[in-house]
Amino acid sequence: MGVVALVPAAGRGERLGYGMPKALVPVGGVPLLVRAVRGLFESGRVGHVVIAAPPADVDAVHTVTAPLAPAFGAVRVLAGGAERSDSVRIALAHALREIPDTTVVLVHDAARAFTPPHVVKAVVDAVEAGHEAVVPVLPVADTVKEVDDAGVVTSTPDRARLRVVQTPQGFAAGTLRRAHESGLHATDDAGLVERLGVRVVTVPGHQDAMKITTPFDLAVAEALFVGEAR
Ligand SMILES: Nc1ccn([C@@H]2O[C@H](COP(=O)(O)OP(=O)(O)OP(=O)(O)O)[C@@H](O)[C@H]2O)c(=O)n1
Ligand SMILES: C[C@](O)(CO)[C@H](O)COP(=O)(O)O
Repeated sequence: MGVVALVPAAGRGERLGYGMPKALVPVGGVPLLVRAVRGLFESGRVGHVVIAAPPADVDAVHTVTAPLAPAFGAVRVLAGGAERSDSVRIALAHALREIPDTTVVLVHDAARAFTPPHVVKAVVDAVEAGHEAVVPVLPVADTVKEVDDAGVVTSTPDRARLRVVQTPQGFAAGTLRRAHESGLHATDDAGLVERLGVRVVTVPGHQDAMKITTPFDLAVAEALFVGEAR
């Protein structure tokens, strides 16, 4: 199987303010990162996971995630970089250098710890069907305004054409390599690929794939998932 998932997990979690790197914050006693990696493997479509971890926590992260790998795969843990994009670039370079036959690469935030495995599978299936770049999306529930530096509204985009973008984002391995070698900047990997002129297609995301960013998000996750009642 040539599917490798890169998991940027090296963020400090400043907006969460929990006093430890966000990836290690427990929900129901299980760290967010462990939940994210478990979901990737449970999709049945991921063989290897490469984690970009907080530099001080590489060994601890390896200890808790290595046992999650299937017999045919493995978890590798590296020190992440200063920005999310640096962490992805470090993990991608490792995957392309060290993991033979990497054909499909997913990039999945540790912070999207509750992403259902069927979303992971849908992204991989779409890349394997021939799409170079695939993102899971949700419709936008609120009206969105564009504003200028003074906070004055300059436009109201047509909501019907807007989508909220989640992870995992899936790519043909060579396409993601070109994107990260381009020197361009974007807030997600698909944004880089788009700037190369590559067509990015969408598949349905899921509300459970929300990014845990603030204390409110964590409270929602605890309410929804502790006890795994759903
Ligand atoms: N230098 C960084 C920054 C972020 N990430 C990862 O990128 C994902 C999305 O980032 P975000 O949710 O913004 O996490 P943080 O950067 O930790 O959040 P904050 O900005 O509040 O510190 C997370 O899984 C985070 O660990 C990373 O690997 N390396
Ligand atoms: C990749 C991402 O999760 C897609 O929505 C998002 O862009 C990450 O943003 P962050 O500001 O680095 O958390």
